[in-house]
Amino acid sequence: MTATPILQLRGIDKSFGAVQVLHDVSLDVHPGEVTALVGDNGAGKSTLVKCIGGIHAIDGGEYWFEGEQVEVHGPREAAALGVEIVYQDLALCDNLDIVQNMFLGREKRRGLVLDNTTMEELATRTLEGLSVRTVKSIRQQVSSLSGGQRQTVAIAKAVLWNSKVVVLDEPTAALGVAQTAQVLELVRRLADNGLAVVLISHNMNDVFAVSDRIAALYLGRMAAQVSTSDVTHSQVVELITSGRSGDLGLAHSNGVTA
Ligand SMILES: Nc1ncnc2c1ncn2[C@@H]1O[C@H](COP(=O)(O)OP(=O)(O)OP(=O)(O)O)[C@@H](O)[C@H]1O
Repeated sequence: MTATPILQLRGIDKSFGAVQVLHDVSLDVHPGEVTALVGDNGAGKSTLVKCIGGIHAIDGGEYWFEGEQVEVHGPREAAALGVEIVYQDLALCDNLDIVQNMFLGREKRRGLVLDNTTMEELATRTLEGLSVRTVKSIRQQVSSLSGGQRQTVAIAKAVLWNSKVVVLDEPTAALGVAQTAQVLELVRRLADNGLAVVLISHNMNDVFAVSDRIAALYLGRMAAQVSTSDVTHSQVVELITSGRSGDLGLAHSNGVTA
C-alpha cells in the first residue's frame, strides 16, 4: 500500500539566532496517508511545519517534492507546489461568508467584476467532494459557524487549490467530542481522496483514530517515524516524553536510537 513519498525532508536544520531548534530532521509524507506529527511542547512541530510551508527558510538539509529537490522561498512557492497549511488560528474572517473566506486573496474575476457564480460552484463542489453536509449555506457568515464548521471551512479552503499536501495544526484542539469526530472523519476522507495529510496533534486518541504513520519529534530531532499499526499508545507517549522506546524496533529513525 505504501506509495512513493510526495514530500521528503532530509537532514533539516533550523536555528533562531544562536538557538538551534531543528537538528537533522528527516520526514517522509505519502499521498493517501495521514502522517501524525507528534511531540511535546517546544519539540519543534510548528517550526518544522513552517519550514514545509515556506514561512521559515531552512538553514540546511534538503526539501524534495514529487521526486525533485526544490527550494521553497515563501508560502506562495509552497502553495504553487501544492502544499497548504491550516494553522490553529484558521485565519478566517468572521465578517465574511464561507465563499468569500475560501477565495480570500485569490478571488475569481470576470474582467473587473467578481465571478461569484464560479466561486459558489467551486466552493459547493469542494464541500460536496469532502462530503461536508454540516454547513447550511455557503453564503453563511463565518461568525455564525460552530468551531467544527469553521475548521471544516478552513480545510475546504486549503484543498480548493488542487493541493497535494495539507498540513493541519491541531485541528481538534478546541472542539467537543461530536465535532472532533466529524473533523477526524474529514481528515480521513482527505487522505482517502489521495491527498497527503500531515496532522499535528497532542491527542493520542486522534492520532490512533486517523493516522497511518506517526512521526515523533523530541527536542528538535526526529525520534522515530513508524507505522501506526506497529506501535502502542504507551510506546508513542514514551517517544514523545523521552525520545526513545526501549521495546520498539525503530525501522526509520534518525538522531535518537532505541
Ligand atoms: N521565531 C522564533 N524565535 C525564536 N525561537 C523560536 C521561534 N519559534 C520557535 N522557537 C523556539 O523553538 C522551539 C520549538 O518551538 P515550536 O513552536 O516549533 O514547538 P512545538 O513542538 O510546535 O510546540 P507546541 O506544541 O508547544 O506548539 C521552542 O523552544 C521555541 O521557543
